[in-house]
Amino acid sequence: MTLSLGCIADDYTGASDLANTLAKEGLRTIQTIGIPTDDLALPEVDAIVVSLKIRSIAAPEAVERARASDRWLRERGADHVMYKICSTFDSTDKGNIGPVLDSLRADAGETTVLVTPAFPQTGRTVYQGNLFVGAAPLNESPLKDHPLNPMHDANLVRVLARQSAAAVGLVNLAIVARGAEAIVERLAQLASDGNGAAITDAVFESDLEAIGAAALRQRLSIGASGLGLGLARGLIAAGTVRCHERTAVYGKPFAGPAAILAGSCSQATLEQIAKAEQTMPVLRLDPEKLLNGREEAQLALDWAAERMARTPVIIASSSNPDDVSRLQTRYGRDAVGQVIERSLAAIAEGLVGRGVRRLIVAGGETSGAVVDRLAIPAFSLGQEIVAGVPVLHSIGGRHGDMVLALKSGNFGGESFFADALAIMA
Ligand SMILES: Nc1ncnc2c1ncn2[C@@H]1O[C@H](COP(=O)(O)OP(=O)(O)O)[C@@H](O)[C@H]1O
Ligand SMILES: O=C(O)[C@@H](O)C(=O)COP(=O)(O)O
Repeated sequence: MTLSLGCIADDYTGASDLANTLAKEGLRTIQTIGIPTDDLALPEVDAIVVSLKIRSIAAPEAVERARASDRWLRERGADHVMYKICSTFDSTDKGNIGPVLDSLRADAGETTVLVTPAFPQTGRTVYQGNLFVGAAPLNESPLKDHPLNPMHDANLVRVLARQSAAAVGLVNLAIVARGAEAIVERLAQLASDGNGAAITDAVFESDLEAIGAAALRQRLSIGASGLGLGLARGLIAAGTVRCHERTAVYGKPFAGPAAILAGSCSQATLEQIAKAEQTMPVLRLDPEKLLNGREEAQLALDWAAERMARTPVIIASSSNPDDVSRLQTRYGRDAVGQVIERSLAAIAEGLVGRGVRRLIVAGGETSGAVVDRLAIPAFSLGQEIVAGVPVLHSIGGRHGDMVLALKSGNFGGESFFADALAIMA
């Protein structure tokens, strides 16, 4: 297989979001969980998105894993590799986007890497280097309260400069609006001024097309799904890839119980759980009990087992920002996150052991923990549920055929869970 585009995603929901965008734009795409083993049979594809769970880990390990994925993709023919980060630039000042950028840039022999988290379909736009979530600057959006990566600065030139060893410049909207050549020229100028990265403004899809065409002149780019859209359209426009209809991956309906697990504390997920509570049973886990023993997870499984033959069930650890911060002050942020992720992963395994084959997971880190526990090696892309969230069909793995939806915490409208279940039926 010769890849036209290689992608590395820093979390699993982000990977499925990007894979969905590429498939929607006509690229035959699969999502792998880490670097696949040689014995995994993969279909002929144009793009592979390697999913890593490195968004919130220390930089040296994130760098090592991203570089290994980059080597693997390039060995399979990918001339251009996109590193997928969150459209809300989730990272801390100690975060690893900068170090990963520095090392992938050196490996690719590039001077100035184009970076844009813009994803207008979900309201993420970048203007003068400032990231907006809908109408709010990033630091005034719900992302200011994220349990792992609270974002307190909307100016991405500053945010990235704090993380990267190299200087960071800006390709502003006025330049982007002039098209791909103008972007390429600006990148060359930023390179000669010694910049290692360039935050690039984008507000509309036409901006992303110009950005994609410019980015393809280089071997590496960094961004969210909007950049994926630009790259995909650029590859098709250049005739490198033929546009394919997204193929239906399964014909038979998926019978059997369905379950939803939520570890996201994002505002959209909290609203989705509240809405779903009107029509299906919801078990709200006590995070404190999860931290103090394994009984809460077992009780959750018993609770689900009593109901799931009749109805989909939701099991959620999600809490509001005040409760999250109280718990973190008492037990430590990383410990809380990891214990809850492990508990939800154990519950997922128990549910699948009891026959669940349709599973929705809300939260990026949570999805990573769940998919790792279920040891699913790869996914093909099914129908889009909402912008950024596709139905995923398992490829390989010990549980047989499954359909999953890995929902980024902040994606989807109020009725997301009911909508997803209807599509996954
Ligand atoms: N009640 C809670 N209190 C504190 N942290 C929580 C709680 N419930 C879940 N978490 C943790 O918060 C983090 C949520 O991150 P994630 O799953 O990536 O969601 P999102 O997609 O919204 O970012 C996870 O590490 C999860 O374990
Ligand atoms: O780019 C995005 O916003 C998403 O693809 C994504 O990465 C979301 O991350 P989580 O909110 O942690 O799921």
